[in-house]
Amino acid sequence: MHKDIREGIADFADLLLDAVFLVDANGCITYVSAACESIFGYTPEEMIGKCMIDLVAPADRDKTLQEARAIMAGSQRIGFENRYLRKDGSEVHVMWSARWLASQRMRIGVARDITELKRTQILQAATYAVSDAAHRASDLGALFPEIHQIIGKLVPVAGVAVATRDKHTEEIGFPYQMDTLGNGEVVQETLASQYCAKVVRSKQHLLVRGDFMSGLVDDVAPGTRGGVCLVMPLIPQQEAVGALILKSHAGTCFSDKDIEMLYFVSAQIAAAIERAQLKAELLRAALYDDLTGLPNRKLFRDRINSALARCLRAKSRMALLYVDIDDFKRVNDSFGHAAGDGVLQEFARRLTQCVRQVDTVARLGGDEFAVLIEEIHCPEDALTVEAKIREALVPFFIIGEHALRTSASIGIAIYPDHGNDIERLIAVADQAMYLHKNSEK
Ligand SMILES: Nc1nc2c(ncn2[C@@H]2O[C@H](COP(=O)(O)OP(=O)(O)OP(=O)(O)O)[C@@H](O)[C@H]2O)c(=O)[nH]1
Repeated sequence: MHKDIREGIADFADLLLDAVFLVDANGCITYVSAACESIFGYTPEEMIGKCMIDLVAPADRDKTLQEARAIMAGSQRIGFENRYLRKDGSEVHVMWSARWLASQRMRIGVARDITELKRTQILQAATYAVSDAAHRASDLGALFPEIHQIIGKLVPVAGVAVATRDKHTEEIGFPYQMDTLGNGEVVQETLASQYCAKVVRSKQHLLVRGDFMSGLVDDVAPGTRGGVCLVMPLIPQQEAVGALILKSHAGTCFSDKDIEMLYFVSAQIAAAIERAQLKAELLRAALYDDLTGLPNRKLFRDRINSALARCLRAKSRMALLYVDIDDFKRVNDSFGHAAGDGVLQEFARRLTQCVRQVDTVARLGGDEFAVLIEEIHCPEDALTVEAKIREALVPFFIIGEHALRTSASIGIAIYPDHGNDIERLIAVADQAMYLHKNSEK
């Protein structure tokens, strides 16, 4: 009986581009048409007698068995999708239409290779996901984990590292590294940066045997038990902004198709990174002083407001110090603007060293600086900081070949002793600073 049906369909089934299968009640393949070779990589002779489920990708086995049971219970199914492992180990996505032939006690199924279609769908989804992540992520730090997730849906990866190139210094940095176990170290940075620099220059990917952690790397084609590292260039338009390092699982490698797909997605990722970098730069320019790197007046006011809210809640004290360099104009006039810039930078550095990391030092403009000290116990604590600042200014400022002396006028306002709101506190600190300056003149 079985033989009859096989003979009946063989005449035309071998002409079909889809593969026709007959599978018995035990799940064994009893017949398959010629197209199986192009879809699964096995000849019909190699497939017949095999258990169908053994060829299914492990992750899809449960749902496939469930589907087979439904068919054998009499339902006719069209459009079931699962993945198989081809003879060469690669994955093939298959769409099925199948029914149970009760009289023959066999399933008849028609398998269509939808790998390319799936790839297009996956690429489309990844492209959308990257652009969505780029819009949602508040900064680069939030963008990188999302990129990791998106890549993980495209290709199996054991770890991801993002390398970015500094436009000015050409240095390679690693703002993101994460493996599947949650370890934040995927590559040894010194070693990996050499490969990334190569990829940034050539704009071509590199497939490296071994991993960047152990240092055992080899620029040879893959195929080792230890897995490989794929270094992809991140090119938004012309210049590479960095590189993406993808670590494969042990014993696996990335296929040419994977790499082709990753080139496409990497370009989208690169554009998202470039956009986030630009956003960060704009934000930085809006909130920080270019010369000293300190928060500017706008950010300082914001910090005061946040600190006031905290003080109100905790019923604590804080101090505002206005600090203005004395006779700064003379530095510019006598030694030039560049020397003046040098003094401002050194002044900022010394001020910053006088306070804790949680405190804020800002440049309000010109030679005017300000310090915000939170959680002081008594007004005298602010005087201690003032004394510290004066002491820090005692050593000569060595600017180029010049050794300069610098002093400053400092005004203090304490919350809540001198006022409850930002305007009042600023006014008190400013007036106190000018009082001090005038008394020195
Ligand atoms: N080099 C340099 N100079 C600056 C910068 N911003 C402002 N200045 C100069 O800083 C000087 C500030 O002068 P003044 O406000 O008179 O202050 P001063 O000379 O310290 O006088 P007093 O405050 O009364 O002690 C001006 O000469 C500005 O041109 C800057 O970014 N770099």
